[in-house]
Amino acid sequence: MNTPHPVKKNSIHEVTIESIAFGGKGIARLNDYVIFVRNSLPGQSLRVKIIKRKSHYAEAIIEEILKESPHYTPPPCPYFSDCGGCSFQNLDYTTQCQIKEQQIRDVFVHLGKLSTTILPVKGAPVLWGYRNKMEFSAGTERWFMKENDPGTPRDFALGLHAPRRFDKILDIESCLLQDDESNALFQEIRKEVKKEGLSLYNARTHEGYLRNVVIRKGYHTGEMMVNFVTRDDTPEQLTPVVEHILPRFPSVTTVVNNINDSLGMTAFGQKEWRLHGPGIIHDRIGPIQYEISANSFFQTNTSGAEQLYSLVEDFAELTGHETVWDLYCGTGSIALYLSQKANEVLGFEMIRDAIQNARQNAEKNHISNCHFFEANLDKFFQKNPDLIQSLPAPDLAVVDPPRAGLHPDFIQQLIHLAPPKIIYVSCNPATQARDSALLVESGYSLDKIQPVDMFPHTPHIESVALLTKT
Ligand SMILES: C[S@@+](CC[C@H](N)C(=O)[O-])C[C@H]1O[C@@H](n2cnc3c(N)ncnc32)[C@H](O)[C@@H]1O
Repeated sequence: MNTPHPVKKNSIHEVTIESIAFGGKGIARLNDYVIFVRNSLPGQSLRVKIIKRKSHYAEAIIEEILKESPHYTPPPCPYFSDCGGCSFQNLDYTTQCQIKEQQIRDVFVHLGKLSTTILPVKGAPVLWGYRNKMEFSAGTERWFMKENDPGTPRDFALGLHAPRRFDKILDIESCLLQDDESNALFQEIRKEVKKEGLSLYNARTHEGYLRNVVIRKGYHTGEMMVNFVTRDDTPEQLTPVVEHILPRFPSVTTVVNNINDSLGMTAFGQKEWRLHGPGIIHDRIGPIQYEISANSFFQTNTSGAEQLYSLVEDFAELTGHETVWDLYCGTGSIALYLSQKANEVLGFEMIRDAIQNARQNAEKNHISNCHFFEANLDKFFQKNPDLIQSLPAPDLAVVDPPRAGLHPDFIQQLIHLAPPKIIYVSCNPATQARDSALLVESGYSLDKIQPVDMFPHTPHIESVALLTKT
């Protein structure tokens, strides 16, 4: 018989990591009792200390590595131990993909009891420097690094938030998730901000001027945007920094200053000044060109998005005669991508600005068979039965909801709408499996799932599920 609670808080144990759980913690076992170990790798033998004990599992931290994982690779980022952003970067890439595939299998097959085909993870086309947007935070409270701490100054930090800390900023010179040119630009801005003595924002006291530096780059066009987010509406303070960077970085085609004096931590402006250029840059996904402004949503990994959308297109098998509904369409990127292969595409999204962007993008690309509706999908179909009745019924519904998944009322409406085919794109396999189970109960078959790695070196995984009406 298994002993309940075979561990005590603060007790030390020797364990071997069997696999990595959904979310990124390593799984070890003492008899059948599960211990989740933070920051561990599969195959590692460890001495661990229990920090939390529950009836069915415990959580532990590493005290000592007794034997390294065969999948270990030295992490290339100097901030790895403090940043927490790319927690898989000390694992070789093949293993990262295998772990993600296993997690999808666990969530759908073992926990969800769904029978389906899970295809091997589609690896990312670009492994480093893949982000087209990085949002850096400024602050007067620098996070002290565990290793290699540079020491001084303590009240200047421009970089990334320390894990789970709204007030502490890890001061960094570069981030390997953006490309070399973006890093060179960031370093130059950093130097100038320091030299000019711009005051930095303090999240506790809500004082200080500079809150964020956001760098965006069109992956295909090379156009760059710098967005300085400040608390005060005094753009002239930025003039010396802007005049310094423009001649050195001709790719910077636009610079804006967003004013944000709210207490919230988002780099979103209530007002915008254009300090240089048109205030927008361009990028492409497949055949579609997008205008990107400082506050508009655009997929942060362009080459990853191309791979994702082309997979949606493959699953869709459109012949040109179909009506497609793109539900949770954001700025309409999937709708526009599919528009040339379908008769008509209808997009639904609750953010008004995103719908406006979608309509503009359709117009700029001379696409006339896409129509966009501002709609909170939780109850939109129930509240607007006449509109729904009047629209051409979907042959295919693409759903791409946020992490929380589909609202239960929306699922019922989708079942009632009964599209012959549903393609469910998700950044959270747990909610995708939950929602798929409901669709399967209501007469859909879950034909296949294709995991797509959009964010290498992080525990995140995107997956695309194909459901057909039986
Ligand atoms: C994962 S994004 C999908 C974006 C888009 N498909 C793309 O690839 O760029 C999810 C979108 O759902 C929208 N959303 C969230 N809740 C919603 C709701 N209740 N009704 C309609 N749209 C919603 C968000 O604003 C966001 O644009």
